[in-house]
Amino acid sequence: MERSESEETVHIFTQLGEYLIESILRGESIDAIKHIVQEGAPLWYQTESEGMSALHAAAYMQNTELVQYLIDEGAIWNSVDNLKCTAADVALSFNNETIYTIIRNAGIRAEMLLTLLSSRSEIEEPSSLIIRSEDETAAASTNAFLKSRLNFIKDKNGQEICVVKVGDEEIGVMMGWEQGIMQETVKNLCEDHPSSDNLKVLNIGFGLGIIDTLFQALPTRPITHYIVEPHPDVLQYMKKLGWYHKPGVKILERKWQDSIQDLLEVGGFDAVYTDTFSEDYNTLRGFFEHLPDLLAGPESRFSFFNGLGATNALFYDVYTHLAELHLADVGIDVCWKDVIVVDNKNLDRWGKTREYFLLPLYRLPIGRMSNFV
Ligand SMILES: C[S@@+](CC[C@H](N)C(=O)[O-])C[C@H]1O[C@@H](n2cnc3c(N)ncnc32)[C@H](O)[C@@H]1O
Repeated sequence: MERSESEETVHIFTQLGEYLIESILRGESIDAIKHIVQEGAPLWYQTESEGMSALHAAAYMQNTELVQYLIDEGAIWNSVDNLKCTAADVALSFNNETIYTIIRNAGIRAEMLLTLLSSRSEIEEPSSLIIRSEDETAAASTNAFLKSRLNFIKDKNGQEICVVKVGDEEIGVMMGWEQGIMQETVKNLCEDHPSSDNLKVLNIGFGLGIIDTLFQALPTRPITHYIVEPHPDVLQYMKKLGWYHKPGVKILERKWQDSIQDLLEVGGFDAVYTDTFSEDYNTLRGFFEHLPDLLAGPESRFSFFNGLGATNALFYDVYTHLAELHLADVGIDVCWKDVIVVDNKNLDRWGKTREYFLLPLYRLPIGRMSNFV
């Protein structure tokens, strides 16, 4: 049977793509590979059986020069094979830091460029890391999330969780296993703070109230403690727990985007933390821009829940670097502390909920205004 024109094009690309990958795996010379690419072999092509791209193959062969060449020619840094591994994961499996770093840096450059383009145009969802523009569920749309019912329950291990149902799946909005991360965050935000007897604290997103409870449990409780929380079920939960009557606590019952003018008027915060839900990196970056006007001065500290991309080591690394670069843009220097996430107590922390943090280490950011601002 004759092929249509488009079928013929697909056939040619498939053959060229397969030929390129086979040649890389056979260890052909870099000149031979360059020739195949110049003949039009598609770098985006992935084999049907394994989902392997030319970049995966080059990483597998640990050919640094070839990896660099393919990246320079526009190979897709974040394509995943059928086992959900990127070419950088392949490099990591060989402990090949050089190749891992080439691919990671390509990711950072691509994301920086997309963010820059989006700030100059109407593109709203620039990140290529997580495709969110098509996800209108409570997992990725604030509007849908704020209309969804939340459940505050204890799971079978006695872990407190706040969950939202998305289709047939349950997703943890906040889960008790994050207690250790929140503890380290409060310690690094508040311990040794020159104003520790007189702290003015801002927290965005109440969730289970873990971090707010820790702020309140400081040796001297904050003199002023703002909490921004828009979800009606969370606000109900806060009322039940008596948060509306705690001395110094002020609750803004709306999204941070709708509270920011009020918060900027208050200003002068010693510690600022943000941990929302269903918001993407670009939104977090939007919050970064307000920090110089929210923080009291060089001694003030900022942190955020660094959980984006945390199902894959490469994506997490790219987001972490991206955040550091964007915070530097607004005059905040970040230092990172590693917090061990998985210990014997929380090995079975997901139950039937979606697994959103799969890495053994949490990279805790602590930002301060650089002296030059
Ligand atoms: C992950 S939880 C916060 C957990 C909290 N750090 C703790 O220690 O329990 C996220 C919270 O952010 C709230 N939230 C979502 N979008 C928000 C927004 N745009 N502004 C403020 N809060 C938001 C959610 O309703 C939810 O209560």
